[in-house]
Amino acid sequence: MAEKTILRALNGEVLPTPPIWMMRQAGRYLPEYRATRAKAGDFLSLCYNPELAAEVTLQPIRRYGFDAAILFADILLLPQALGADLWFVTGEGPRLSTVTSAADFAKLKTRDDIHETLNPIYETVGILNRELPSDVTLIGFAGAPWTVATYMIAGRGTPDQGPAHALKDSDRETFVKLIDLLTVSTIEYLSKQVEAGAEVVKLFDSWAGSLKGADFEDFCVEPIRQIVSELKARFPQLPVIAFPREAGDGYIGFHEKTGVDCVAIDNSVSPEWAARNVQIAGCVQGNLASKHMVTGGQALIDETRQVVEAFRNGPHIFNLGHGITPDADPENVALMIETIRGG
Ligand SMILES: Cc1c2[nH]c(c1CCC(=O)O)Cc1[nH]c(c(CCC(=O)O)c1C)Cc1[nH]c(c(CCC(=O)O)c1C)Cc1[nH]c(c(C)c1CCC(=O)O)C2
Repeated sequence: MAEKTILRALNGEVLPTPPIWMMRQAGRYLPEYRATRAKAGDFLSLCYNPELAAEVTLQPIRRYGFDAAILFADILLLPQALGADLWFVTGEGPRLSTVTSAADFAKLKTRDDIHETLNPIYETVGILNRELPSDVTLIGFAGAPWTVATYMIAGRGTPDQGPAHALKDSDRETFVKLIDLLTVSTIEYLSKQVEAGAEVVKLFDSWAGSLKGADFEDFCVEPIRQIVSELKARFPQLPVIAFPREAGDGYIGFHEKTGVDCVAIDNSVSPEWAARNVQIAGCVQGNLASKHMVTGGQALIDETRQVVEAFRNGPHIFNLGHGITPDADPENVALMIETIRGG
């Protein structure tokens, strides 16, 4: 039987106190993270340095006693392993070489080539598997195909994912080939993480909200369904979390359609709505607004209690609605945890 609280919640158990972790819990709001990143040189060097990547993964566990640790890496390492150039511009975000034609697509590598680049990531998982406290669950992750494709097509983050929608409409064949390549590569990438010791995997579809109607079914739901189905064929006990951010009504039925064990909820919907419409089908994760980690005070306490209360009759993992931001105050994280566990 699963003993760790996160695994129990993922298994459908309703716990008196929800287990807790935070998206981007290893990040720039922590002085110890900034010090380790400086030691590594830059963000990507940190991702590819197994000792230091494991160290930053462990930092928030030591400081706060979270119930889960998430592997320190990035969703854009997979495109890099497929042959895209990747770099980060300080203060702006990621940049990649673009895929906007059949000729660009033809230059990408195959699913069998990715491990050469990604081996250090599996090594990080192995270190964490040995070093994490026995009650802490290790979560591996990847981006979902649509979200990763939006970065590969545009070469950067975009407010409306315009370039990806444009390719989908103008050269559907190339677009679909890219989604398919990402789907099969993600299965291999996550399988290696599981073999190295990840106990749960999470798929981040951060830009799911811009897919409407049939596009949502074809390019958010269907690739995630395929990934989950193949992972569960290989690892029948593996719990999977998906985060179709800002899916709105698309959250309804997401467990059943994709086969995931847990749906992570952003804060564009209320926890009461998510309890009524999504948690009825299985475990949910979320969804305190991350701004409270910046602003703190009574509003943080009140809203934390509201999230716990709304989800208390079903399986729930407490998390933010999106990643914690660099301007967050580490004291507010402690206050959130104390509010959940202490009273
Ligand atoms: C879209 C996306 C990316 N990466 C990720 C997503 C999906 C989740 C989401 O919507 O936030 C996922 C991600 N990125 C990172 C993790 C590690 C695990 C964690 O602590 O959650 C995870 C799970 C580390 C990171 N990834 C990044 C940082 C900051 C880099 C730094 O230290 O300078 C971290 C800690 C950089 C990154 N990486 C990415 C962007 C757009 C940026 C720049 C924006 C920013 O600076 O926050 C791509």
